[in-house]
Amino acid sequence: MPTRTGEDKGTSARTADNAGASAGQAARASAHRRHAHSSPLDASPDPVRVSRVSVVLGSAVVLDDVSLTVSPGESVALLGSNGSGKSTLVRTVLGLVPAASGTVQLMGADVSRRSRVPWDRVGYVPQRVTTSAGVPATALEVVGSGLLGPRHPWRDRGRRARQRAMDALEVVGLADRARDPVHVLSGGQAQRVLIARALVRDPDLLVLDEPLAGIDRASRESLASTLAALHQGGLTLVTVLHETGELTDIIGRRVLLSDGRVVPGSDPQERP
Ligand SMILES: Nc1ncnc2c1ncn2[C@@H]1O[C@H](COP(=O)(O)OP(=O)(O)OP(=O)(O)O)[C@@H](O)[C@H]1O
Repeated sequence: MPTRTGEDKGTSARTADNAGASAGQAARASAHRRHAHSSPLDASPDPVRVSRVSVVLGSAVVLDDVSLTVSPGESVALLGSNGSGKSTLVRTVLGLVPAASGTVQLMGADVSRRSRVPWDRVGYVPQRVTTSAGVPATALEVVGSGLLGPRHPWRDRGRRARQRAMDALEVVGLADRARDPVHVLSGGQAQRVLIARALVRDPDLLVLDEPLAGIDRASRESLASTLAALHQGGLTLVTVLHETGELTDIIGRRVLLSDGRVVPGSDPQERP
């Protein structure tokens, strides 16, 4: 992680303010989101429905008969020790890892039928990857890359795409760093850029894999306020964590995994 400079720390303090100030913006974004995505046929399906899923990787059973339902507007933490299967579970939810048995529905669609899933309603912040020094992409470009995709490739080019990327950077308090290359940002700032990238399509569900890992306390607190504002605005959250830490106040439900299974009794809403 890059050494934090005095300037970084100043930015972080401003960012914390920005994150607090973004609550109204997040609420407005959410109202827009609900309006944009609702239709008479939209029965608000559960964002996540995992039913009796097992996953085998190599010769190992990594998930064993796991069920998990996340309702609209919930904030669920997936907890458990190293290797318990948390990342595999979210990757399975997102269709990145195939289930050997059981079913996975994302926003009401069978995730194994990828073209049916409304991907623009789902944001994903993977476990942190370090960008190698010298990557020339700016924060704005990284966030804007969240708009690329096979669907409607013509729709969000040019000025409108830039504006959407800027709006997402503003939500995470980094509009003033938009033109900085990502490799000069601190670890916490880089993490916020990845969150902005996941938010740029204005999703209903945000899946985060250890968003607080490896970043300092000020950045963790700032990230927590950003996520709290978004959650208050109606965003459903599924967050992989080792400890709830700064996110404790926005976690509505904890699900504990151990050896690829949900620990019996750990999830009050467990159902097959
Ligand atoms: N591609 C793979 N092939 C074989 N085994 C794998 C593969 N990916 C993950 N595993 C194994 O699956 C188990 C669960 O891994 P996973 O990354 O889901 O755990 P985790 O709970 O997210 O761990 P951590 O807290 O360390 O990130 C581990 O034992 C891991 O070694």
